[in-house]
Amino acid sequence: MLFCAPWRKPQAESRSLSEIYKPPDGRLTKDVLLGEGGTGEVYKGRHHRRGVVAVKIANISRDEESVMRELKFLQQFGGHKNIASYYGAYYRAPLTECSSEHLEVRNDLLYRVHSSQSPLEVIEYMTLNNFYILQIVLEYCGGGSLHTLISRTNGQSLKETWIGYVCKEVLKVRPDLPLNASSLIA
Ligand SMILES: Nc1ncnc2c1ncn2[C@@H]1O[C@H](COP(=O)(O)OP(=O)(O)OP(=O)(O)O)[C@@H](O)[C@H]1O
Repeated sequence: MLFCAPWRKPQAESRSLSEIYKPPDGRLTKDVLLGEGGTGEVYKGRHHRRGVVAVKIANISRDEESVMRELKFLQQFGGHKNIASYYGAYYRAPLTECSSEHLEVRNDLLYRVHSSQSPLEVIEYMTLNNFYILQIVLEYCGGGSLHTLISRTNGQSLKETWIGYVCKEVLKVRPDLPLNASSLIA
């Protein structure tokens, strides 16, 4: 029997997204967890052409708007020397635990199954277009984050010259901001 999930999105909107992003099909592998941000977990990984990369796992069905905002930013500024390069994105359906349910893909359809029964009983299905994860592939920045740098000061703050350097470099990304940033970085 077919059910409609509460988070099901209109077909037209979702279809256009899955046309843009393709499944990784072995081109991307995930390794150790690097950290977690607002969009999701970030892993060190390997891309078939780029080599070592950072892979951000973003659940579109949880917060599509912020994922799309981040992608738009990366596409626009990923080429800047102070922003991790954006190498692309792949989509995949969650195959394991998700919202305490077991999900499985068969013939491009996503099924919800009773994991306690064998063989697995199919109780619900929906198209992949309505429920997927985006794997955002970025340049791997091995030097660590600003947070790591600050935590190494043992409760002290960064030196003023360092703070000045970081602010100057951040402002270089968007010199068009209404802070008159171009005069600050001169
Ligand atoms: N390109 C990268 N290379 C190496 N590590 C990364 C990379 N991007 C993110 N990380 C690691 O993953 C963590 C989470 O990153 P993410 O960009 O998701 O969130 P954030 O910038 O920390 O916070 P927010 O989501 O609120 O902007 C970072 O703190 C960092 O440790």
